[in-house]
Amino acid sequence: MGTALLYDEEMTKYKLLWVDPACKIEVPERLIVSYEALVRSGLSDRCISIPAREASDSEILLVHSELYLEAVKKTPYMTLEDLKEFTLQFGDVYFHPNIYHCAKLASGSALQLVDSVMTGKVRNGIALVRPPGHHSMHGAANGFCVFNNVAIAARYAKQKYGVKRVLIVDWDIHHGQGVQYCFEDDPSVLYFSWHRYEHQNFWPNLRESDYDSVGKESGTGFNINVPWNNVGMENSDYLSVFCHVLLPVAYEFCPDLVLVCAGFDSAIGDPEGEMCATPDIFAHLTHLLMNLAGGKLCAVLEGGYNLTSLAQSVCQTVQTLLGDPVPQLANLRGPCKSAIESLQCARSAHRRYWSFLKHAADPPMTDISTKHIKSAMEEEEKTEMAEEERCTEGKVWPEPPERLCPPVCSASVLPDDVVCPDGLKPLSSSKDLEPLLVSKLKTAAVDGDGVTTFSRLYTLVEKLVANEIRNGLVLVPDVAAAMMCVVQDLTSDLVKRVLVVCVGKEKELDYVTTDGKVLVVQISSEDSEEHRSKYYIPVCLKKGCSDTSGFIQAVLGLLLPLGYEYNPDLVLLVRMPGSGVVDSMWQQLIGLLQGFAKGHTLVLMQVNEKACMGSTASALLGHPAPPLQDLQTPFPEDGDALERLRERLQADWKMLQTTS
Ligand SMILES: CC(O)(O)NCCCCN
Ligand SMILES: [Zn+2]
Repeated sequence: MGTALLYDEEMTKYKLLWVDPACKIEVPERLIVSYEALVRSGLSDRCISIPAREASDSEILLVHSELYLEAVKKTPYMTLEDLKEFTLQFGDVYFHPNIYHCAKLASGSALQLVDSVMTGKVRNGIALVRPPGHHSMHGAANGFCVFNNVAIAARYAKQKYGVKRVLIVDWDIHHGQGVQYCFEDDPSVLYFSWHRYEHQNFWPNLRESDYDSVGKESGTGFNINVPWNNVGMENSDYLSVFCHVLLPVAYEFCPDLVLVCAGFDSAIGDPEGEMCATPDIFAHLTHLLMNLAGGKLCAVLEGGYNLTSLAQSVCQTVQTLLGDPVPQLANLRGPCKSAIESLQCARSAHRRYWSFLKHAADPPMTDISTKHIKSAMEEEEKTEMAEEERCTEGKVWPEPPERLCPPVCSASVLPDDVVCPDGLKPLSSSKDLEPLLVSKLKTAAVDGDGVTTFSRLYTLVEKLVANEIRNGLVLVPDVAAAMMCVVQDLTSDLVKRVLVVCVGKEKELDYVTTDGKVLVVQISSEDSEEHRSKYYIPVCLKKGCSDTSGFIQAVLGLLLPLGYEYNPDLVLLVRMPGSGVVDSMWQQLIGLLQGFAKGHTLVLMQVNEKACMGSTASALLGHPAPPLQDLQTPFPEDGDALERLRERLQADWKMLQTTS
């Protein structure tokens, strides 16, 4: 299934008609440069174009009051003076004779997107709209927003399609207070937002934007705020919050639909955000959400005011929605101190509501939520941090790397008598191995056809590294031997870093590097004290890999942060026989691991597990993994052990930090 793209140039036909410094950045060119970048890059042609439409009164009234709607209805007939007058009652927003029409198109576009996804016409999609929506409230326009496009879409999805749980992820750099107010008492809509806050000193300066606003009444726990109290946040900070706050809760919530308030003012160069995350971060943020809700994801444009980073960020998002490989993120140095404090506060505020956060640490000693700190700190900071260090609009950043789709998506190396699953391309050629290696294999008691398998395995690794193939599946007689072979011999000169993810344990891995060429993360039911080195990380699950709750927690809170920091060139996913891993979990794991090494994942399985080849192939081909149904509360021992493991390893692996 494809990716929907909604865009209508009519939404460029309104602008600020008077002087207002707060609003001058919200210009029609925002939409034009975004759409033109998609056209120029060829991405728009690969999308399914869906027409915009006007939202009806009843749809707008799902969120807004009749009084407000009736008032806005009058604006097309107002004089310039009336428009100015009308605007004065709201904050940081402007009206225009055509903005009511555009606001209906913006909301209607979001609804068209929901229809396309919910009816299965497309898998996911994006609506490029203005005016944005997430600040507008029941009876008021605010922050360039007139109707709350995403809030209306959430209510609409529930009403029309009986959607039970909607996850709204707001990665715009401003707090979407309009969305928060709409759903704070509603347990069927989980709202997550990060936003520039600076201890309530940044617009909209609301006390309720802080991390301790967790929702109310039956919606308690279903509102998650992560305040950024400093500018200059980087890719590490964003990924840490996804891995340690949003994703654990999102997987436990198990949404039927994901809506994204896709604001790109959180990207580097934006005058509002003053952050330093690069546009390719949105490739990863999108990717990390794409295995939720069976891939049903609707992104709706909110903010984004640096026309260069906006256009690049939109392209990165769309390219991931289309299923292209995600770019490698280099030198992630782990979250900064301020981000860790915010992360820790959000986790501790929610640990009583989400079993996946149950073992989160107490909040940091310094209560970071009060204003007075800011003024004191600001004085000291102003002196310390020289002007040019701050991420100002003058900041420059490299163009995002090209994300080339290999000619072959998924290749397979199977014994001759095994039927190749649909979609996989059997690897034909196999180059002869060096005689030295053949003799080595022979000594390893690998029989004749084993050598053939290994030579084809070698060819497969070569093609992965050459980006001729995206990923591959190999069935071998002895998966442990094959793993050793790949790790020791096949990759020595082909790749710099190999991430080995070992699911289940048949025996001790007797091969661990200390030079960092290989990072092994083994998830199994047994603990192993020895080998405790930076590059061999055994994760012990009390009930083993069949415990999906423990497994997904280890993946999100440990494997993902480690993988991002390690930044491998190849991922080797080894399924030990008898691991007991559940199929949906196995597919989720393959899906998530595609975020590393440009998607170069090599799956090694034993021939006697060929029954799971179908689901493995499906995940390798990029089909969304099935949701992890009714996750149990993870075993306390496992949650505890994971926290302890993180604490022990965070000295070596900064991305594991969750406490200051
Ligand atoms: C959509 C949005 O979140 O980017 N609007 C920002 C309004 C800022 C007003 N000072
Ligand atoms: Zn914004």
